[in-house]
Amino acid sequence: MTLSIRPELTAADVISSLSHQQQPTVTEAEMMQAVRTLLIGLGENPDREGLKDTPKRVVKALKFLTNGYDQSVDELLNGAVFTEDANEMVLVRDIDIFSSCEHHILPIIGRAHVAYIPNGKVIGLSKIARICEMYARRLQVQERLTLQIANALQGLLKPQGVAVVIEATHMCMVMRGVQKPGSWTVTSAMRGVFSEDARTREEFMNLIRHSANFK
Ligand SMILES: Nc1nc2c(ncn2[C@@H]2O[C@H](COP(=O)(O)OP(=O)(O)OP(=O)(O)O)[C@@H](O)[C@H]2O)c(=O)[nH]1
Ligand SMILES: [Zn+2]
Repeated sequence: MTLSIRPELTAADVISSLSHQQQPTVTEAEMMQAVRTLLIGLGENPDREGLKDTPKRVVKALKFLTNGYDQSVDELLNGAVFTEDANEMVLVRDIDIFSSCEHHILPIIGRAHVAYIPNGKVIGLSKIARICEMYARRLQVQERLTLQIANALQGLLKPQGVAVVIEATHMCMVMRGVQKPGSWTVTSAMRGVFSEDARTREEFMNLIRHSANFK
């Protein structure tokens, strides 16, 4: 791809117009140096024993928490879409979500509930959790995370419908800022019959509320 850089644009404009894959590379050493600078800015001595490896650890941790950028749906799916004559709701509930908010790079912790009604194709159940994981391991807002999961399933399976609900608490609202420890946010994305038919949506909502009998 050729990138034409217009002189009136700042470097930040250019960088924000690039997708993640197209961004200029930054070395790990530069990332570690940035963490070291942060520590100094916080009034710490980055050379004291407890902190001397912290830049390395922070970079490693942040890379892990955002490793969803390096994955694609095709890759994680590994072909696990099967032709099946099923047309009743499939729901995977209580999928743990550990994401990071893009505003503060602080944790978003919660659970996702994902349902679909097949239309000739089913997906390996673990792949639903893997799709959630892939999008969660990026810098996110909860709304976009919810939509991305719904859109991925819609695109892959062309099902009769998809429903995604995420319930999560944001550490940027709990530990800092407005400091509301009890607050949690619910987001949903409904596609196809879940959006068009109130009874189907209600069945889904009831199923994500009841407790499992085997627990
Ligand atoms: N819509 C949405 N907002 C989020 C999410 N994660 C964090 N936020 C919010 O993003 C907003 C950022 O607001 P700003 O005023 O720019 O930042 P701030 O000064 O740190 O805001 P406060 O948290 O109110 O102190 C805050 O209201 C956060 O609660 C998310 O997943 N979705
Ligand atoms: Zn935040």
